[in-house]
Amino acid sequence: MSLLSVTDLSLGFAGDRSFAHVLDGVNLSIGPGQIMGVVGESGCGKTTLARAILGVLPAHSTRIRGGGISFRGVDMLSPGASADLRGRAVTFVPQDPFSSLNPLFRIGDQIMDLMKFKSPRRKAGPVRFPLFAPYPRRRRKADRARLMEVLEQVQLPQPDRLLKKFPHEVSGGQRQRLMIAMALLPEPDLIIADEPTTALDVTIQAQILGLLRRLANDNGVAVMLTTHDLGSAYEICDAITVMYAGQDVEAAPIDEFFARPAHPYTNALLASLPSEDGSVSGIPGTVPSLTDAPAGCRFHPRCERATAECRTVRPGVTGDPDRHGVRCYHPVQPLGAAA
Ligand SMILES: Nc1ncnc2c1ncn2[C@@H]1O[C@H](COP(=O)(O)OP(=O)(O)OP(=O)(O)O)[C@@H](O)[C@H]1O
Repeated sequence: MSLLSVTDLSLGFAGDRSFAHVLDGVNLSIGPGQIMGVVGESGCGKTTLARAILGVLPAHSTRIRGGGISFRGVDMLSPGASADLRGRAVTFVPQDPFSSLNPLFRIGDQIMDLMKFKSPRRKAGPVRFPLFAPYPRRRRKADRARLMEVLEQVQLPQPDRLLKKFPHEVSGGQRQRLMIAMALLPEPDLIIADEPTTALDVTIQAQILGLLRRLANDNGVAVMLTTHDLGSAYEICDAITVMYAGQDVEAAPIDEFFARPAHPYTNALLASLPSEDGSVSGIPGTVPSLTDAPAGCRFHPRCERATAECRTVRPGVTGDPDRHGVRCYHPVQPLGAAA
């Protein structure tokens, strides 16, 4: 059974004179405890998808055109229904940890402020006057004790000293470990990690990815990891969904994905990984503008296998969507009957 189901989600952003149709019929399913990699080039809509699930898209410009997001059976596009889940059952690890911490306050104070409202020991429900809400002493003590445990879990040394520091006094890797700790503290079922290692150097990237994998296993929490790097996804994910220009094109468990990549875009992406002799080859053509996206399969202008139908109607899912699904009329390898 799915923990999170994104079904045929289409949405975009209205500008002064144009409309960016960013997500076009996106499907994604994440099971309890599963690590799902959402992989795609810059601008393909990974962050937009993450923000849609978290319910933090800009209200004034976002237009939902169809589809839905269901988390534990709750409609996440309905602000009333999903408010209690955000930041508690679903939490977030950002791309840039520095911009998520206030430079003027000590780290410990910021985390305890978060715990005041997001602690799993706090009763769910709206707070009328958050500034004046009390933080009962017993709960505060329990939350602080749990914070110390979690800081140990994310391998941050001397947590007492660390909590007294300001954000600029700790390294980028330590800040990202803090972000992961903050995402774990509410005891969520799903963590959305949006390119969590982009701002870090390569050795620290590997440590952070390894940490996420271990914590997901130990805590039984599912992770949606957005990344442009298939290598990172390979390191820690159970399954991968590939996106291209706002469309999901292929999804499969990790072994199946690398053994039988079926969509021409996935194959092009794999072929563009650096080879053993160090050579790299790109994908010919450019990613389309989402204000004027091509009809049908959005990859067709760059696809050698494209035919007339690819240019008009987006293909449905071929194969078993629970095992290995591909949205292509001419997959590189056949996957069985259309769903
Ligand atoms: N609030 C917004 N208003 C208008 N356009 C937006 C908005 N947010 C995102 N976009 C556009 O949506 C497209 C997808 O952006 P998004 O950040 O989701 O991609 P991404 O795959 O996460 O890219 P990256 O890996 O570079 O973060 C881009 O063309 C971006 O300019």
